[in-house]
Amino acid sequence: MTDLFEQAAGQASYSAKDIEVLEGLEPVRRRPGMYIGGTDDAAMHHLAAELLDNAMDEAVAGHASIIEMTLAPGNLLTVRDNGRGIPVDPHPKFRDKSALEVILTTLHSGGKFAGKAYATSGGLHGVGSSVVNALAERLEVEVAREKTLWKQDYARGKPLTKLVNAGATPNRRGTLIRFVPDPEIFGDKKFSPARLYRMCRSKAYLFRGVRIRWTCDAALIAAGADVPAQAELHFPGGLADSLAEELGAAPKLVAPVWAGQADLPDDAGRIEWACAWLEAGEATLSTYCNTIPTTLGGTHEAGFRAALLKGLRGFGEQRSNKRAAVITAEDATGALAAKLSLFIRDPQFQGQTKEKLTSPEAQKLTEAALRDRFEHFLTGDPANADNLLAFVIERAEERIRRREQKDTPRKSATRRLRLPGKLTDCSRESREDTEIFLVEGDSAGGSAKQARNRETQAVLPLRGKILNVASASTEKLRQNQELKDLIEALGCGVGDRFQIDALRYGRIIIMTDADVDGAHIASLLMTFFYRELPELIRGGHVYLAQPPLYRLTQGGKSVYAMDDGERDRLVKTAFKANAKVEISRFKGLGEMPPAILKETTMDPKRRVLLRVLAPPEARAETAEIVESLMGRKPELRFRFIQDHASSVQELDV
Ligand SMILES: Nc1ncnc2c1ncn2[C@@H]1O[C@H](COP(=O)(O)OP(=O)(O)OP(=O)(O)O)[C@@H](O)[C@H]1O
Repeated sequence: MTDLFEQAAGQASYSAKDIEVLEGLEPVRRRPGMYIGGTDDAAMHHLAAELLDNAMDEAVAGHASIIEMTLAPGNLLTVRDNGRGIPVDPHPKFRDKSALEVILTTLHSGGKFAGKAYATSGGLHGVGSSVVNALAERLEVEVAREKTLWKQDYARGKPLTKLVNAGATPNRRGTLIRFVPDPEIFGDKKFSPARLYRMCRSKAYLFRGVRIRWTCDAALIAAGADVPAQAELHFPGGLADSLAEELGAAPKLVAPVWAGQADLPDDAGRIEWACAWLEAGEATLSTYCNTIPTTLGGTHEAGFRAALLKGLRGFGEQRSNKRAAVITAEDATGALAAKLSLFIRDPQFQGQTKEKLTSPEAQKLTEAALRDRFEHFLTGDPANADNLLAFVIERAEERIRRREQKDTPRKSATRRLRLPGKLTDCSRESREDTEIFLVEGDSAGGSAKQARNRETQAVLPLRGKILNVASASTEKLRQNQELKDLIEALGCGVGDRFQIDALRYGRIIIMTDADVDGAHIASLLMTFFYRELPELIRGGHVYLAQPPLYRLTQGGKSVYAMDDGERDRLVKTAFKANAKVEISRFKGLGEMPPAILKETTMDPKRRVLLRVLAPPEARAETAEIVESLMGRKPELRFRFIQDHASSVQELDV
């Protein structure tokens, strides 16, 4: 046996010369993912967020009151504030460079480490501006300080000019940065006006002392951008206003909104919150620290949940309601729409994208600040608080009941229901381990029926293209026979009558042909679930089957390929090199022999399914994509196609 520690051939060439030390901004361009989380759309928008965060820090520190964001054609974005202006004097350590140039060209340079120039800032790593600069094809900076205007231009992180004194500017102050993200890094992705506008709005809600002026060039509006050309965003009502906007007119609430703000003890910072318990609808919790959206939550969120839980339990004790002891944090916050914004000194986040707050003290600070206030809110309005407590206890008891009945048969539900005639149901009664295949048309339905496991797999054939729910009225939707059948077969109802416990199958599997029409039908169905039954997606019940498009055979051996790429790869790798490989293309599931459909697509032991997810942290992006692809505005679709056409590799026409 060979010794694993024996020197392998070629290993000797691995030496000091292989170890690189990247200089200046080179690491950012080589590994953008580490700084902005990737090179996708979200990452490119992160560049805008970095600049907006810096301007917000200047505002929260009390030095700026106005921020402007301007989007122009050519993916040119400008962020400007009327703060102190980035310092331009020579830096004491790098005498030949201004502080401005050091900030824009050196990682980990900044004024937010010591907490002298800023108290509770979102910036802390000293990398944001230099990362934007490194990943910008070009960047211009203008700083107005002490009535003088300074300018400097950069390309891909390197200065093109010296910092120049551009003359007197008696009435101007602050920083302006204008840049174009580098196509070498981001391809031809373009800033989404809607996304930037949303970013500005949510920032303005987080700090009452700022006015954010938004401008979107007329050409972008004409091309379908769904934002105002100009807006001044200023929300004196803070998070309470933001929550009210999110809830819309006349929301059905269990108790009045609980909102407020408070300074933390010992000058530790500030906290603001707004909470509404919904009778029905989607629970949402958005948290922020120093105006940074912490989409993955973190310690402040944990403190918030603990405060609500303990507050409710405490109130239960006061009311001698023993049932309150079973409440968990999940019960207390599961039907909650809430916003929480914390400002603290020296926060710690996970990574530069700052999606999660990790400062340990934030948990205690939040819990301590909110718990008593919450109990106070409850005891101050006992009638509504009793309602809320009863509502949460009911959720808790239902959770316990569900757990106890986890595997109860669904027979009773079936009896009550009128099942659609074309459903071929499975014989097992429990929801666990059963699944329903939604297939395209009767002939595919026929194959699927023969290929299925009768005990656990049900089949519902749908006729042709279902209604596009993203552009249909609710009335039309209610009347649509295919959708009615689908909802009846699922058993869980929809809208106000939705009841997850009545869902008749554990898995809902969309099984359409592996071609353009099939993809369209699958998109329509996913849109339907996303819009009308989002709980099923959230609960991980919705899947896409992955039927093959090709069968490749040589001698007695067959393999299957999902697309042209896989076909070409398998032809080269799966067979003997010299003999001919037979390739057949399945016209559709209906033409596929049942045995093959079973083997490749339906048999739980051998198939591959894709689970359909809509992660809460990407809620806005998912909504935007669904709206642009499936919504009522063809111009958004046109724009999406223009934006993404270059990433399409094979167009099936
Ligand atoms: N708009 C601005 N006004 C005034 N000073 C600014 C502005 N933008 C940046 N600065 C200064 O430049 C420094 C570096 O900014 P940079 O964005 O690189 O990092 P940061 O904000 O300190 O931290 P992070 O990397 O976490 O964002 C800041 O700390 C601040 O001193």
